[in-house]
Amino acid sequence: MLNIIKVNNEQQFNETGASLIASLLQINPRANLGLATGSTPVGVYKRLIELYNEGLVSFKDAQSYNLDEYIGLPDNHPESYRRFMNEKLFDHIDIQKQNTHVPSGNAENLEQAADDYNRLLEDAGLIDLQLLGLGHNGHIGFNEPAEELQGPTHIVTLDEVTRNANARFFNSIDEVPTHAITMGIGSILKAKQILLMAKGADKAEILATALKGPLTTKCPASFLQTHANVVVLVDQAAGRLL
Ligand SMILES: O=P(O)(O)OC[C@H]1O[C@](O)(CO)[C@@H](O)[C@@H]1O
Repeated sequence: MLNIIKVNNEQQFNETGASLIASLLQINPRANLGLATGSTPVGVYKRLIELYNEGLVSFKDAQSYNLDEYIGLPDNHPESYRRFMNEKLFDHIDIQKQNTHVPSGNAENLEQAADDYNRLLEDAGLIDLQLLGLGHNGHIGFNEPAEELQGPTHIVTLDEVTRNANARFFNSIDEVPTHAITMGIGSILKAKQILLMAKGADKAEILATALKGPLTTKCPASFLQTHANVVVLVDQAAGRLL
């Protein structure tokens, strides 16, 4: 079931996303959080840090599991998702660093790293709340449109649409990694609740395709329609066609 929340401005967007996460932690301080990168959740993380500083939320007993990571970027590379998470959230709250998990994108044996991440997820039990951004091609995590989708964590070749969209964060397109490691669609859909976030007019069409179109591997986000509890947080521009 999809519950659509359409907000009027950036502040409401961030407040709504942060409140959902904070109220989960207030009820279940040991929650398993599934976290996402990309520009969309940055303001939500900022607001969460404020709530933490105001003493309204604590992460000290929580666990976090990130969706994905580029292959071949060292952990301290400015664009690695491990560094992104440290800088945008983890360094500013009381989460225990050993409880923060990001797939390893520079392991010697990447297949093994994917299997290890799967085992970690299985041992963790279910993710209580999985945050998701939405790629312009309908990707969630780095599950790109394809003939077939994979259930568990795996290695993917990035779509040119994705590399071009993310080139803005690198000096040139040549520096954008060609591969990534990502939680699969199966792992994502196992979460108890999913928070899909999208902002801006450029996400309107793909969002409507994902949520109202047919289920298809050509739009991985379309499988969210099969989940029992998805909150879709959008601004007016992204939600225009819903
Ligand atoms: O939030 P943004 O920057 O629009 O990105 C959307 C999606 O694309 C990615 O940045 C990867 O291309 C994901 O991490 C994110 O979910």
